[in-house]
Amino acid sequence: MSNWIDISQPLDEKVATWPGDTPFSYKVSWSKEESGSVNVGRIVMSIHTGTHVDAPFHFDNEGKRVSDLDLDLYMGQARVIHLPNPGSIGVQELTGVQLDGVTRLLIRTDAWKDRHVFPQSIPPIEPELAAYLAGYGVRLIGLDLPSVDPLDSKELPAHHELAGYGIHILEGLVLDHVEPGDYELIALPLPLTEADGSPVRAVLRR
Ligand SMILES: Nc1ccccc1C(=O)C[C@H](N)C(=O)O
Ligand SMILES: [Zn+2]
Ligand SMILES: [Zn+2]
Repeated sequence: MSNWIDISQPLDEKVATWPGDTPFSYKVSWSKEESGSVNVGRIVMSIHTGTHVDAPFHFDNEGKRVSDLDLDLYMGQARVIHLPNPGSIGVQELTGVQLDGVTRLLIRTDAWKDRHVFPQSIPPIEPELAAYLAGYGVRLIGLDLPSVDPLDSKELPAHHELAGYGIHILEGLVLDHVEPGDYELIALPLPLTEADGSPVRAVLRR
């Protein structure tokens, strides 16, 4: 039996999409009957649907594209912590949480209750947290939420502050079934040369 825990959102027409963004669609565009040999599918989706990484180009025209991202960030030891339904996620919420030696930090908030409906509001990351996490050597932050900033934010202060401290962002994880602790993470972006982010298949192993 596989001991990998899937922490990715299934991608089908039920997946929640950022309001106004491209709905997810998978279609067989050329059926076995039509082609005489194979079913050939196509997907249409926003890069920010489901479980995905943000490349800095998402919020900074000069920022790195997906193909410039360091793959080491998305594979290796990760710590999962549980902060149930916080108002926001800042230094105060993390006091008492052991972060020594943590490179990849995944935060389970349980705040996105019905993943088939886009949330009305989410607990945002406080921008001040970026410097605090960087002080421990954190290089990747992952959340069970569709953004690290308030959903109506235009300035995206947490995205920018995290990027400024070299901390990369993984969004839309499913962590409801994951106990806090240390795991091996794999959440590789696709080799999308110019993109502002990428869907990932995120998995954990104890
Ligand atoms: N899909 C969108 C459509 C319109 C405006 C923003 C978005 C986002 O996804 C941004 C979000 N701040 C994000 O965390 O990636
Ligand atoms: Zn995103
Ligand atoms: Zn984002």
